[in-house]
Amino acid sequence: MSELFQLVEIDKIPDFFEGKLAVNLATEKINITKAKARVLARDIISQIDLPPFSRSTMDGFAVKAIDTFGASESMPVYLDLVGEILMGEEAEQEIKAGQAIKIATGGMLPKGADAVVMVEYTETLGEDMIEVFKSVASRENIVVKGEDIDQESLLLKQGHLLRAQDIGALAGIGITEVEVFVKPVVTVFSTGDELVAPEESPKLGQIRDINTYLVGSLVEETGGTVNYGGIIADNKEELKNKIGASLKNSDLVILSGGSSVGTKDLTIEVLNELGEPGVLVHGISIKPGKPTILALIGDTPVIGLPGHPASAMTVLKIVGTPIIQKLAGQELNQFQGSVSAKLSRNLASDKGREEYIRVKLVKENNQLWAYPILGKSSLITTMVEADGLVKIDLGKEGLDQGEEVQVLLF
Ligand SMILES: Nc1nc2c(c(=O)[nH]1)N[C@H]1C(S)=C(S)[C@@H](COP(=O)(O)OP(=O)(O)OC[C@H]3O[C@@H](n4cnc5c(N)ncnc54)[C@H](O)[C@@H]3O)O[C@H]1N2
Ligand code: MOO
Repeated sequence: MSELFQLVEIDKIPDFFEGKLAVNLATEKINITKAKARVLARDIISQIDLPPFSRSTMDGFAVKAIDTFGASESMPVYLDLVGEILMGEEAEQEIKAGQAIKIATGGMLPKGADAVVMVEYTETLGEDMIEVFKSVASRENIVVKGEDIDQESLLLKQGHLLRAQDIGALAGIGITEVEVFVKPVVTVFSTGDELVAPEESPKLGQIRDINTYLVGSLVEETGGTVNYGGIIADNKEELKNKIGASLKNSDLVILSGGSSVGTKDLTIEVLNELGEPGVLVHGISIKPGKPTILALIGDTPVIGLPGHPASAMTVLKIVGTPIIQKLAGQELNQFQGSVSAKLSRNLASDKGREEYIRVKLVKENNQLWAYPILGKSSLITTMVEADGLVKIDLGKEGLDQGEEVQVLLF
């Protein structure tokens, strides 16, 4: 029996789009409170040193480290206590040889001091003397001016997806507004005569549209703005008109259903008629998700996902994510969430396809186990139960029970 599709390997997919996508890198300025998961449009170079002054990282006494050398429980060093630095105040008093100044965590280090002795290793003798029981090295228990972020240094690069810690760092150097790329607009359609909107009551033979909402939510999560296009019947004119109209205001169009072989599967025909170069890929070597379509109409990419919900989600996650990230201006090598776990059972695999197994993660005696969920890809609950996907590489016959696997988290 002949293969129905000419399968393309996942690794080859970027080549089809290389240099051909219209990446609209318009920018907008937004407050950092709205910047989580947005993509930086400019490098961020710090205009200041952080911290702007050297500070203590411990409660204790600012000292010259050299004065404490040799100090021990049995042979303490005695230093003159000459003052106290108040939090949030400038340290005006300079420290001289043989002196110490009381300081709290975060307090400004006085001139002349190069270390802090923790209070635990001291004893106060009256008002103006301390005993030090442990020596400190220069720079111990302090952060020096600019140690966190140097003035003129590059903090974050253009294309960086902003995370909580990045936004905190921006605040730390006084940046409250950032220029980010405008999110790409992704139009999402579901196709099929059997589909009805979720608020409708389906007749026998009909089912509610799952993919519009599954795909739309995943697109949002990946950094796109969703334009909900609704359901398209398996009707050539309607397909052509709706997809055609959406191309004008979309950076990417995602369809689901109508990608497999069948009398009603008109998507290929329509995509080829809508413009050059048309369908680039029909069938990829992935399981689930083989009957995926990738097309380019002018410079707008179109992804035709398989109709089965678990397949649609798997393909969008694996193949769609890098396309959306590219359109969003995001650098592509930023770490994606995954954890390692041990596989709970043997898994056989189709050698000819890269396979993605849905797994549930369970912690047993401090060991994380990945339990495969082996339902059909038409069952949305196989995804609901799953925490992520385990990949079985192309050409591999399977994985063994107890094998360490990486779980790509949802
Ligand atoms: N003879 C063959 N039949 C099929 C093959 C094949 O290679 N040879 N591939 C199978 C695989 S794998 C999949 S996946 C599906 C893909 O089918 P399509 O992408 O053409 O999608 P449809 O036929 O329209 O639908 C498949 C299935 O999914 C349901 N569906 C579709 N859209 C939605 C939606 N928005 N929400 C919920 N469910 C949806 C649809 O009702 C069908 O049950 O083809 C296999 N067949
Ligand atoms: O490969 Mo199809 O995409 O689920 O079962």
